[in-house]
Amino acid sequence: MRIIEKSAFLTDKNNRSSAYHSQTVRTRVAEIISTVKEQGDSSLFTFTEQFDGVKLNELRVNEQEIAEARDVVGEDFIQALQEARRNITAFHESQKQPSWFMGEQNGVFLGQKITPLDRVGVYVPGGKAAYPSTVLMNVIPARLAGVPKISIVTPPQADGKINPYVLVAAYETGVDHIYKVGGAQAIAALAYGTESIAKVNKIVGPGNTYVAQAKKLVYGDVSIDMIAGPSEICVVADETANPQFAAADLLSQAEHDEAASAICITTSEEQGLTIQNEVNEQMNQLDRHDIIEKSLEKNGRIVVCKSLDEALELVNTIAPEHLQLMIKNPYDHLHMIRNAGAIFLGNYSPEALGDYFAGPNHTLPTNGTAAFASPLGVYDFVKKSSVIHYTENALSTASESIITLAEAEGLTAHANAIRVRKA
Ligand SMILES: NC(=O)c1ccc[n+]([C@@H]2O[C@H](COP(=O)([O-])OP(=O)(O)OC[C@H]3O[C@@H](n4cnc5c(N)ncnc54)[C@H](O)[C@@H]3O)[C@@H](O)[C@H]2O)c1
Ligand SMILES: N[C@H](CO)Cc1c[nH]c[nH+]1
Ligand SMILES: [Zn+2]
Repeated sequence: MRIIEKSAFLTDKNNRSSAYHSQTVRTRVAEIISTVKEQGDSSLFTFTEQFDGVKLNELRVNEQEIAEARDVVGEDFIQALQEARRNITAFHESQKQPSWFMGEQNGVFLGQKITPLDRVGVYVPGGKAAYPSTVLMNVIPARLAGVPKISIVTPPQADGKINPYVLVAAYETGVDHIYKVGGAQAIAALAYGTESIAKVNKIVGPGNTYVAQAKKLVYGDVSIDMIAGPSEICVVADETANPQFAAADLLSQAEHDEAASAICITTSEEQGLTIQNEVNEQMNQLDRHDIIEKSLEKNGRIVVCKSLDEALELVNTIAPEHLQLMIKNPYDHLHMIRNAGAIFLGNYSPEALGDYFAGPNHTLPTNGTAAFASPLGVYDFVKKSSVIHYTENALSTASESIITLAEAEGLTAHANAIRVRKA
């Protein structure tokens, strides 16, 4: 993990996951999408064999497989899952928005009706790791919003089965259908439908570069939540940060993917060097050492800034998925953060706590999109309709103004629709 100055960081073109912008990935993903559109299920079998190395006869997971999975996962897992589920549910309950209606005034009645989406597809990543936590984070808010039909797509393991922990999380949250397909082909299947997979109104959930790119390309034909791609962490560490903790947190995100990014911003070069040593020491003891090494080489940086103000401004420029403020009095500086998916405060709020357990969603905007996007929430699974009611008298009072506006636009049929109602 290299130590560099802020100016060097800002001019380094490789400091972001460049795969997002790769024309090769975009072209490949566009080809996959149009093949699935044309050939349906048969192309899903072919792509699954090609990318996941698995020959399948059936895409849908059956009840027998779910029952087997329940026998494999231990009781400890079920209990931890249920504890996390309670926290995630409690947090997301607060996001529910009811329909609202303004009181009647002079014969005018207005409101906003909230309706859950009919059908949602959740992408659960499964290439380099399996994510039962992602099942919870995506399905719980959808259920709280009242979505009646929820399907999951996720790549199969080498044995052709779905990871048992993912299956149990899907069962526990009441998912309707689970399909063994991942990558861009799974996104295309949810967007356009195939013989086995029903088209959905919205696709949510994180994934690798192929998944993120596919979501971008199908957007418009179907809704999407956001671009939640390879994981990112940004740790701001002053001299009060525990360097062992900071290093562990940086490594925790680097282990997701070679395209993940881990950036430490510090106001003290000495602290930066200590964290760098910690990263190197801890890295060697971790299972996913190979992935971590590649991701840190590509997107791992320790950036030295002259002041905390400068460090926090750099955070806003990066707009990271996860931000950890390991600084003295973090609450005093919270107002300076404009762009970050989730903000963790102090030495004892590691990002891994948010990944699994605290309650806020872990599906978060990546690759700078935290500058305009928000965490996944209940609000992503509903749509709003405006409700308008005028009495005859109320319309009559407003009619001259409406006719004037319609005629100014040259739309005489609009003006006429008001005039015919005039007493
Ligand atoms: N932002 C979030 O909220 C969040 C949460 C969890 C995970 N993540 C991220 O999700 C990602 C998961 O990635 P993953 O790879 O483990 O699983 P994945 O399921 O996203 O991707 C695996 C699929 O990618 C496709 N693929 C792989 N190589 C391909 C190629 N050369 N051409 C075409 N398709 C190809 C295959 O179809 C495979 O099934 C990681 O980057 C992780 O950081 C993000
Ligand atoms: N850190 C990931 C989001 O970028 C979410 C996750 C799930 N499991 C572990 N981590
Ligand atoms: Zn994580």
